[in-house]
Amino acid sequence: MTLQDVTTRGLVLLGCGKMGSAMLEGWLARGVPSDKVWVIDPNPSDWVKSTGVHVNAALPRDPAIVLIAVKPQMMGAALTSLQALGAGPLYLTVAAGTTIATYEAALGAGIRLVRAMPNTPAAVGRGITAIIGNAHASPADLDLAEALLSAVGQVVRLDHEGQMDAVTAVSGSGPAYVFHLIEALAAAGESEGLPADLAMRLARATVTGAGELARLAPESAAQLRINVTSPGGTTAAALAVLMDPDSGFPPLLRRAVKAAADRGRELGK
Ligand SMILES: NC(=O)C1=CN([C@@H]2O[C@H](COP(=O)(O)OP(=O)(O)OC[C@H]3O[C@@H](n4cnc5c(N)ncnc54)[C@H](OP(=O)(O)O)[C@@H]3O)[C@@H](O)[C@H]2O)C=CC1
Ligand SMILES: O=C(O)[C@@H]1CCC=N1
Repeated sequence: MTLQDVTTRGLVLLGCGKMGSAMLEGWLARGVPSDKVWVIDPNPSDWVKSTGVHVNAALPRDPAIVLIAVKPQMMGAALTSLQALGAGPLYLTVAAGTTIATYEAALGAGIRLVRAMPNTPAAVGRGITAIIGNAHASPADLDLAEALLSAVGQVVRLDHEGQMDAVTAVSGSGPAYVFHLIEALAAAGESEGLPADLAMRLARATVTGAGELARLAPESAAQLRINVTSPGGTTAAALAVLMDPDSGFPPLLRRAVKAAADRGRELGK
């Protein structure tokens, strides 16, 4: 199966909330025809309804791909609505926690399934998605999933499903940590006397500018940090706080990432 099959036979998107919409936005922007996409969602947004995709319409008989993007807590009911499709399509799921075994139990042990963990920068073509197939997913199925997901960013393949909760905690949830960094940096600027709108503008441009530099520059992140840090200067004073081994970023992020990974494992039970 190829990307051409997707645009001929169609793509079903089950659940079109924040993540489903981010991916759909990316695909439509990159030329996937809207009349080849079928969205099922109890409360489709005005944006989804405006895109020209089929919304809560009868499904195609033989879709190439079914993308599952509902919350893990809703998965039981959602999978029931897919049982009629049987082992025909390639299933691609982005749900956190939910294991391959759960889908096989609900949809049939013989299904072809790719479990993926994307992130919301997919909406602007800057996502990163990790994928792992089940035993029945062929190399061509993985290639197809990768081709589809590459339309909205980078794709990495995992060695085993056990890595997925850590991936979820780093890159799936990670954008939220960065957005919170923007919020916290702006709030700190306000505490130092800046007006709120100026502080937010500085924080947002700094994080996005640093992100773009990290993407384009050949240097490591550590070297880019050193480049900002004049000896005895202001950055060194701040980094003494942020790099404190007991109270700085490293132990804080370790705790945060562990909490996310633990929650993924809990959702998978
Ligand atoms: N948001 C993110 O950054 C990421 C999310 N994910 C995964 O993506 C999935 C969706 O997350 P997210 O988009 O944030 O959540 P949302 O709640 O925004 O989206 C889920 C959508 O599914 C709908 N829905 C609920 N039940 C059904 C059903 N039975 N059939 C079809 N649609 C249904 C919901 O409708 P209603 O709101 O009315 O219940 C909602 O619109 C989750 O499994 C999450 O783990 C993965 C990576 C990143
Ligand atoms: O918060 C969540 O559970 C989902 C998974 C990764 C990002 N959002």
